[in-house]
Amino acid sequence: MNLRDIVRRHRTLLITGIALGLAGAAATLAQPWMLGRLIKAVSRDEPIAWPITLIALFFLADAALSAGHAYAIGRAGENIVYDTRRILGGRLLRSRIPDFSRLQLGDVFARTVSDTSIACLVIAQALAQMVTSVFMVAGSLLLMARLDWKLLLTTVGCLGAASAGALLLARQVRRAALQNRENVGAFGSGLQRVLGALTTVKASRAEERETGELAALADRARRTGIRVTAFGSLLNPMMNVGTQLSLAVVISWGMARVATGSLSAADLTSFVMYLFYLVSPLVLLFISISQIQQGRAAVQRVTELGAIPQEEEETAPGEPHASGTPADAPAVRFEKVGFAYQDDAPVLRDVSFTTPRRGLTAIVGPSGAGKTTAFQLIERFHLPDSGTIRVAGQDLTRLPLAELRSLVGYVEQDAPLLRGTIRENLTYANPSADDTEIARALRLAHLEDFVATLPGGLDTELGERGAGLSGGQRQRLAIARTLLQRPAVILLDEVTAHLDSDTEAALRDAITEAARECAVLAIAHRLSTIVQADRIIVMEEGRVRAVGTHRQLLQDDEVYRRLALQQFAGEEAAV
Ligand SMILES: Nc1ncnc2c1ncn2[C@@H]1O[C@H](COP(=O)(O)OP(=O)(O)OP(=O)(O)O)[C@@H](O)[C@H]1O
Repeated sequence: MNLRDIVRRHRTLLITGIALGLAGAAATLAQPWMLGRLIKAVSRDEPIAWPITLIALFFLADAALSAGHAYAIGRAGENIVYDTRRILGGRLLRSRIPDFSRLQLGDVFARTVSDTSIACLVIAQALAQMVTSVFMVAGSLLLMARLDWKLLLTTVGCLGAASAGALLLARQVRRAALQNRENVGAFGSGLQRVLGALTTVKASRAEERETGELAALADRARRTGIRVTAFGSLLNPMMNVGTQLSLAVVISWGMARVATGSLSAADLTSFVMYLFYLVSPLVLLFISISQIQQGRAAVQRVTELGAIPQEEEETAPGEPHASGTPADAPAVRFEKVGFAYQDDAPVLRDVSFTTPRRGLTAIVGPSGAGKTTAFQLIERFHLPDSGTIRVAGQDLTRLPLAELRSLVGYVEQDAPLLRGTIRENLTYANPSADDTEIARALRLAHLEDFVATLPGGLDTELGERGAGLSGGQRQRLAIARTLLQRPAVILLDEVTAHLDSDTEAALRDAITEAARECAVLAIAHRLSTIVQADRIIVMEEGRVRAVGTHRQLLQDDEVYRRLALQQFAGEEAAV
């Protein structure tokens, strides 16, 4: 994502705005000149109707052009913010999971929500302001030089010193602004972290502690914010001192020269007016420089976020992709797959297994064995460090992502629901599903009765993160969603964990039915789910230990026997 390209897209509106601003500035600059002419005409007893009409016309043109300038620039700024947010949102959604998971969500929000508007509005407005200010300053200086160059040199001397100081201040403003944006981002991250775990915070009576930590983060943002204001607020007075000094010198020396007759009163009046006209754009120029400095800090943060690597960029380049899926290929095949998160110790080592196109495969193993990681690799949330994974016979690094993810349905361990109605949640992966298909999925997931009790039925709104549903209902809704997708492979990550025995038994039937049509891989801890599997893969410490049926593994595999015995004991105790 390149902000420069985005700005370029809106150049017509920006250039129109700048052109209007420049025309307005020219109309402003003409006014003192015409006023001088008017004074001269009055003193020489010449007709004054024409100069007065021109001054009025310039005045009106100035007002209209300034309004047009502000509107065009403001509109261009909003358009640029819109494009930046749209592109940034898309890039975040298509980012690679390993890169995304390194980000702090609060900081992502700060960058996407507020930095984008600061970056774009400030850059568009301040840049346009800078162009017109430079024009006004240069025009005023030129016209002042024509009126009296000696007075101009005095003015430049006084204002020049003030301007140099203002430039130094602008640099400080930028530094402080960058820190301030970072601190605001850190506060956002902190807030997001505690609000995301609000129930845990309350249950641990940690409100006071967390409030203190949030206050500390907010205080850091406050301190850098004050630094920005402090440096920024010195800008105006510094320029005012320069103006007052030059005004005092110009008026006293100018009046003395008017008295001796070496300068006309009309020229002195015009000169003093230009002096005022010079100072305000000069101040605006420095303000816009400081705003651009602040905006640059925001641009830097937006650009950094926009540079997040994209998933699609990972597909092996130049490899022809065989369309269609070989009819007899296994649903999923791991060939000596090795994987580690970042630079940590390997989580999967030399993992090889095959699952046929139909039937239920259970994956079991102690906590941390790498089961969920294997699923994440099938979805290509991460790429294996070594080995190959094939889905429906095709190497998944060669498959376009959309195709791969339409082949694979994934029900996560703690399946989140989205905002919207039950229907929207159900058809999320297959928006074109019709009512018959929805009814079938609801029946299979044993949600029919539950939906029937809701006043709005399928169109009942769900709260954020599925509020209003129990863990088990959420899980079943996620299963129904996956069934509606009609994938070739269904991955179920401990979906029975939240369910009571009755619902679990019902869901087992749903899984068996789904397994008649496609391959179902289920990470399971409940023996009842495991026993019905056509084959069981036992994982331990990132390796496949054994593969077989329940009976075979009970006989042959020690780890499986231990897991099964523990589970029997647990399930018996629960009865
Ligand atoms: N995003 C991650 N970054 C770094 N390490 C991770 C990440 N996710 C998992 N791990 C590590 O990888 C190892 C395997 O985790 P994984 O979740 O795949 O195991 P699992 O067999 O599914 O465990 P469980 O049954 O408890 O869910 C663990 O040691 C875990 O700490």
